[in-house]
Amino acid sequence: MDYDLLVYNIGELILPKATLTPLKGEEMKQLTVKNNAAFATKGENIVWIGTNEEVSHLHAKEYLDAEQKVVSPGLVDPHTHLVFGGSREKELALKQAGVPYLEILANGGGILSTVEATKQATEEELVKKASFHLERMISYGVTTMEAKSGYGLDTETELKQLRVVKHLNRKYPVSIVSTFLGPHAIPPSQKGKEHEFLQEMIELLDVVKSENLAEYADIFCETGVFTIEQSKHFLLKAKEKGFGMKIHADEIDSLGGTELAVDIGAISADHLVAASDEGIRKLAKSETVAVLLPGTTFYLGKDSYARARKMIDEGVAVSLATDFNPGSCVTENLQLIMSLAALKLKMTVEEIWNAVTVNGAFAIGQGGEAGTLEVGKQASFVVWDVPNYMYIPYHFGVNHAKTVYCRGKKVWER
Ligand SMILES: O=C(O)CC1=NCN=C1
Ligand SMILES: [Zn+2]
Repeated sequence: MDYDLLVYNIGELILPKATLTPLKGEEMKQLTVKNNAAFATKGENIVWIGTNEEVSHLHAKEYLDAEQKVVSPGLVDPHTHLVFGGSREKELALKQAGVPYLEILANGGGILSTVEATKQATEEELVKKASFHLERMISYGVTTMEAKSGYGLDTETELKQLRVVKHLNRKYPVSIVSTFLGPHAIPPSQKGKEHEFLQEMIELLDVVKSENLAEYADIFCETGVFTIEQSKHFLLKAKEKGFGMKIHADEIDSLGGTELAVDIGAISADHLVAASDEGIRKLAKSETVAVLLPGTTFYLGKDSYARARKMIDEGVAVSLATDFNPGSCVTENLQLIMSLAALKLKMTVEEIWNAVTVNGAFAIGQGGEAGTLEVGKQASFVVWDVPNYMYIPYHFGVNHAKTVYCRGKKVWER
């Protein structure tokens, strides 16, 4: 057979387990690392995986010498707020002065200031800005991700954001899973009328569905934002309308969003810094993926991180994401999150690789599609300029990617 691309002379090929369900607990420690490997692609897919010794008799249109470097599946970032207007650097001084995140929000800043900037921006301006951040994510090795709305809090602007995600999906070969996060905050004009606002967001789900603008619905379940009861009501309505469910849960206060996520069958529960022992126990018995966001904890200057070690040791499926957004975690660098996962969450390197590939894919309904390198699956991979698979979490804050391919096509090269 004539291949399209033959990648050879791979020092270490990282092969997360081919699985139909997220890796949970002890399974997260399993990671196959194949030395002196090679693989071949045809069209968008991988068609052969073998050893370097086997390549001499193989023919391809294009050859890529990995120069004994590390190759992994394309990374998966399952939690981003990619589409937004403006920026919030002016709030840095407030953060430095110790003003809590929720207080900035309560005073009309935070999410609400991004809402104003997003309302002012045209769809074209949002596409341009999101493209800039998306191209940076791709340069860091991300080939599958999620992007939320949530900076409109009104019909017109929420739809504008989701249409931007749809545009980006057409413009770039990477896969962007879209999430409607209409109930991200309460508009000042609706203070005291949360129920009416939530009803408006529930009705907006019908338009989102009719335009096929999002696969998931999400809500910020937090003190001063939406309660457990409101979150359950919104998410079950979304489920009725055919959306998958996600929830910003137990980010700052322990309201029990983790338990709610499991009870209603959400595909993921995100943040979980303040998840209770009961919430962790429930997660371990469920298929709900814990999406941990250590970059946000770092950026908010918090001391206590999500209890990843306890979660994994009790059997939870854990993934990692940037939570890229203009206020609580302003970085597109998933590799930095890998370092924080090692240093602050005490996750092993093998667990971290599984968390940013196969488990990240399951957190956004892409399990079995993305996050692994298998014959018959998409040829989305990264060549890393590092000596071994342990190196990325060890050397933080930089970009280790050398070449990024998405579905058999080169999308970025240093
Ligand atoms: O602050 C933001 O813009 C993003 C965020 N939503 C919930 N937590 C953080
Ligand atoms: Zn978020």
